[in-house]
Parts: sequence; structure tokens; C-alpha cells
Amino acid sequence: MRSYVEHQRAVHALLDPLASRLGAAGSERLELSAGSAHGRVLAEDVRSPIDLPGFDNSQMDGYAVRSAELTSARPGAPVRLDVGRTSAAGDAPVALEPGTASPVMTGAAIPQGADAVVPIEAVDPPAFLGLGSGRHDSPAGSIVGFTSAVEPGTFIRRAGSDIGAGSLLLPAGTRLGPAQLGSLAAAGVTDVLVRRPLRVLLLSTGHELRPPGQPLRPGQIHDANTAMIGAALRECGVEVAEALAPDDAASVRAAVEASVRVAPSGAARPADFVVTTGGVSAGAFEVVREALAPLGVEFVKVAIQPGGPQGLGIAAIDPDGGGAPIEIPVVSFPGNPVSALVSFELFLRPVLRELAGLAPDRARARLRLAHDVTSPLDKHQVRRGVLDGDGDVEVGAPSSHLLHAYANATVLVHLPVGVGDLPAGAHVDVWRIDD
Ligand SMILES: Nc1nc2c(c(=O)[nH]1)N[C@H]1C(S)=C(S)[C@@H](COP(=O)(O)OP(=O)(O)OC[C@H]3O[C@@H](n4cnc5c(N)ncnc54)[C@H](O)[C@@H]3O)O[C@H]1N2
Ligand code: MOO
Repeated sequence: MRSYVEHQRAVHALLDPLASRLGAAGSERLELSAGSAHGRVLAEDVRSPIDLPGFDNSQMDGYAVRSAELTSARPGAPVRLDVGRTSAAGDAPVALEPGTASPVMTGAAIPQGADAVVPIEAVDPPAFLGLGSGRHDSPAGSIVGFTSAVEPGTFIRRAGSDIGAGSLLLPAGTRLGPAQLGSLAAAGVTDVLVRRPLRVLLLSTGHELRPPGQPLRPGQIHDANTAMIGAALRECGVEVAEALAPDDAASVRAAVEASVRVAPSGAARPADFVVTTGGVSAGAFEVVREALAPLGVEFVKVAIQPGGPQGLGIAAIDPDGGGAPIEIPVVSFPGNPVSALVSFELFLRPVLRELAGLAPDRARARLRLAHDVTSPLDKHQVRRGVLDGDGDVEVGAPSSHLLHAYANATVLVHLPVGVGDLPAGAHVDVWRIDD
């Protein structure tokens, strides 16, 4: 039986070569306004076409001044200046006449001739004179006083201080989240070249399965794995094609063969890899094993619970007969829903997130057990748990059909090989799954 870490490495080695398909060759250009670039990864460097800020502007609501005119300003000996023209956000720059101070608003262009801004709170009077309600400039004859000197540059946001025109805004490989999309928008960028996502065929197998919404005959159950593993794959930036295979090896094989064909219209791209659930253990109708073992997929037992029976390998497929075989990586998970999702967390999620330029690991912590637990000595057991009011771990039952309990869990609890009985208060490693 292979260890969990050995199998994790094997899955990594199987899928890591897919990185070569994610370069600029397979990339696509997306309009940022459509929102579809969110979460995608840049395929090329993006340089800023403009300075940001685009012009010197004020960091405060206040008065723009010539600092040299305020050098003598003291609390008992204020410098009084005539109020000049106002600069509001969106106004073209105005000129600051010598001997005047211009009302300037946050984000407004610094008037030509000014070299500092004094916040309104520090001005006498600490209010704009006659501005507002449709009045843009203070009445003629308005005067304001300043009671301290000001350093040149105070409260001025210089043009290009965030980034200069032509400088690297975002390097290739950047994942486009809110801050990155905002930064591109601020620079006026309208479209970007992004890496194409990997595409997977997600094949759920089982004669008993019916999609949610279809009536169940005796012995039938709803297909949970397609929705669950499909969502888990999408969270890793993977594009998912779903298929529910009837319970025979020929249809499993046909679904995998169809996934590697290039559609003549170019509408649906061929899959880069295949993930299956079900049909891998010791039963009489193990269709995945029957269909894919002859093509080169290996079925193994991993010292883990849940998720013991696993399959992986390269399937060599000759979709049109007689041609050169197409090789496609396959990862097969057991059908029990909890087993399938735990398998995904341990074996597939890290490598897929790495390929997508996302953080591969779950947030980890070492926490105390709220109660005694028992785990099989020869298996790495992964239980689902929640934290109690003290932040200690309440560990759920181990059975791999308890999907509802998984849906309410906030941590995966790791009880490695060699751990048998653990008392309340003992420390265990947990992965947070509550994001
Ligand atoms: N004699 C043995 N029996 C079993 C062994 C074993 O070593 N010897 N291993 C057990 C373990 S552990 C697991 S895990 C399962 C794995 O079975 P399969 O991968 O072959 O999966 P199935 O038999 O197809 O299904 C198992 C279970 O999960 C339900 N299922 C399957 N697909 C779905 C789905 N898409 N949505 C919801 N539920 C699904 C299925 O109805 C079964 O109840 O084998 C044990 N047996
Ligand atoms: O490995 Mo099975 O996943 O224990 O239920």
C-alpha cells in the first residue's frame, strides 16, 4: 500500500507537465469590461500606458499655497492671503497668482505655481468661504490666514508616484483579483491577454445515479459528485466538462475518447485531463477500472481513510482508430462523496492551484482536541470537524457517506499513520476549509 504523500507526489508528477500548455501560445484576449477576466492569470506583462496619478493633485481639502509666502507665519503673526480661484476635482489646472491661496479639493489638480496644500482644518477660518450650492469660487475680497509655515510638497500626490508611464504595472503570471482589476482600470487598460484555463472531463460513474431533479426509483440516489467535484475544480481555475456515464465500461471509454477529440467547429476544446469518480474498488461492476486499466491507468490502494482506492496514469486513446494514440492524464477517485472530496483536497487541489498560479495549500493550524479520538493505526485518517467555543476541535464521525456533516465542517483533521488513540487536549494538525 502506498503512503498518502507518495500518492500526492505521483499525482503532482502526472499533472505538472500540463504547465507547458498554459504559456502564451494558448492564451486569449479578454475585454476587462465584461468581467470574465476576474480570477484569470496574465499571459504577458502589462505596462502602464499613463502616469498614475496622471497629474500632481491634492491629498486634502484645503488651500494650495506658495510655501515661500508662509515662512514667517506664526500663531500670533498669521500670514493673510487673498483667496484665489478654486480647483475642484475634475477641473483643469488653474493658476495661483502670487499673494493668493486657492481652495483645492482632494484629487483636484494642484494650481500652477502652488507647491504645498494646507488642510482646511489648519486655516483661519477653517471653512471654505462662500463655496458650495452652485458657487465654485469665493467672493472677491475673501481673505484667509495661515498660522504656521509649510514644507514644499506637503499633501501633494505627485504625478507618477504610484506608477510611471511605461513601467511594469502587472507581470505575466499575475492572478487578476479586485486590486489588480482596479489597477488596470485606473491605468485605462481595456483588455488583457490571459492564460487559457486547463479543461477537464469530470466523469461520474454509477448505475444508481440520477441528476438532482430527476425522480428516484428504488435503489437510486442523486449524483452529488458532479456538483461537488465540479465546483472544487472550478475553484482551482479549471474549466469543467461534466458527464454522467451509464454503468458500463464501453460508455466510460466512449466518454473519455470523446473528450480528447478536437471539435470541428472549434467550439468545445479537447480536455487536458480526466477526473473520474466511482467504479474503482473491489466490486463486481468496477467500470472505471475495467475501462481504463487496459489503456494504461493504474489502480492502487493508498494508506488513507477515506479515499483508499485510487487510480492514476496516462490513458493512451486512439479516438478515430488507426491513428497515433492521444495520451491524456487520468485521476480516478472513489465514489463515496466524502472520499472523493477528501481525495480532491489531498491529491488534486494542490497541483491544480499551483498550475493556476493560486496558493496551493489550505491554511493550517495545530489545535487541541475537544474530546478523545481513535484512528486506524495503519492509515492517515482525515476527519471533518468544527471548532468549539474554546477553539478546540470537535471531530466528526469517520464514515465516507457523511456528506452533510462535511458540508457543516470548518476543518479537516489529520490523524497520521501511527496515531491510534488520542486523548482530549492532544494537539492535531488541521486544514481550514471555511473560506
Ligand atoms: N470489498 C471491498 N469493498 C470496498 C472496498 C474494499 O477495499 N473492499 N473499499 C471501500 C471504499 S474505502 C470505498 S471509498 C468504496 C469505493 O468504491 P468505488 O469507487 O468503486 O465507488 P462506487 O462503488 O461506485 O460507489 C461507492 C459509494 O459511493 C456512492 N456514489 C458513487 N458515486 C456517487 C455520486 N456521483 N454521487 C453520490 N454518491 C455516489 C455509491 O452509491 C456508493 O454508495 O468502496 C468500498 N468498498
Ligand atoms: O476509502 Mo473509502 O473512501 O474509506 O470510504
